[in-house]
Amino acid sequence: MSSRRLVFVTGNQGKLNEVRAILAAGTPPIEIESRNLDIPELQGTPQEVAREKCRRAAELIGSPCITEDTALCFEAFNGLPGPYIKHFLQELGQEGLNRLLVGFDTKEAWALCTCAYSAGPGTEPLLFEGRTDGKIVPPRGSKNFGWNPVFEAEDTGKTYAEMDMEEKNKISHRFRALEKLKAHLLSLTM
Ligand SMILES: O=c1[nH]c(=O)c2ncn([C@@H]3O[C@H](COP(=O)(O)OP(=O)(O)OP(=O)(O)O)[C@@H](O)[C@H]3O)c2[nH]1
Ligand SMILES: [Mg+2]
Repeated sequence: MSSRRLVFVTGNQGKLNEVRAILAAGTPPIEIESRNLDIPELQGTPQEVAREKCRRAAELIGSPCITEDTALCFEAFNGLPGPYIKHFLQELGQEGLNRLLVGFDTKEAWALCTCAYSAGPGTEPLLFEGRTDGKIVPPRGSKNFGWNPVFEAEDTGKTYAEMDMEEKNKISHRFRALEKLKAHLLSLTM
């Protein structure tokens, strides 16, 4: 890693706040410079969506960058809505996500962060995945970020929205993906 700075291309302030906090808290700290671009997203698996988003982002800004794609996957739906959760949430809301699962025995779900790193335009992005298991519940906690209030993380008894950012950042899908990214970046400097 040539410097301890990374460009994160995202249109999502909630993600930016968390990625910044997680990478600033690590050793060595990594500083995030953000580019607010909403990259059009291809359809496909979480990996395909993430890889293509990062490829396009690097081409648009003309330099190395990271992007991340977040999927919320329902066990009852074999992993869907997955990378399409943004549209499901926009159209149905948090209560609607609960209603989708009425009639299904399992409310189990997992949050999946696929962080992608591009070394620059024309290079193949590398993917780093982090997963946190849990279940979909009626909304609890503060309503300031996405589907946080309806995702109860396994073994915590709390929704993401009932945790402060520090607590969430210790167990979140995003933290787990960024740990792998960090290990990769550090290995490049050795
Ligand atoms: O409660 C939440 N806790 C999280 O930890 C979290 N991370 C993402 N999201 C939401 O899930 C969808 C992902 O879509 P997404 O990955 O395409 O993001 P995006 O389009 O908003 O930004 P980006 O693609 O420009 O980076 C969007 O609705 C995000 O708001 C979260 N909600
Ligand atoms: Mg997006």
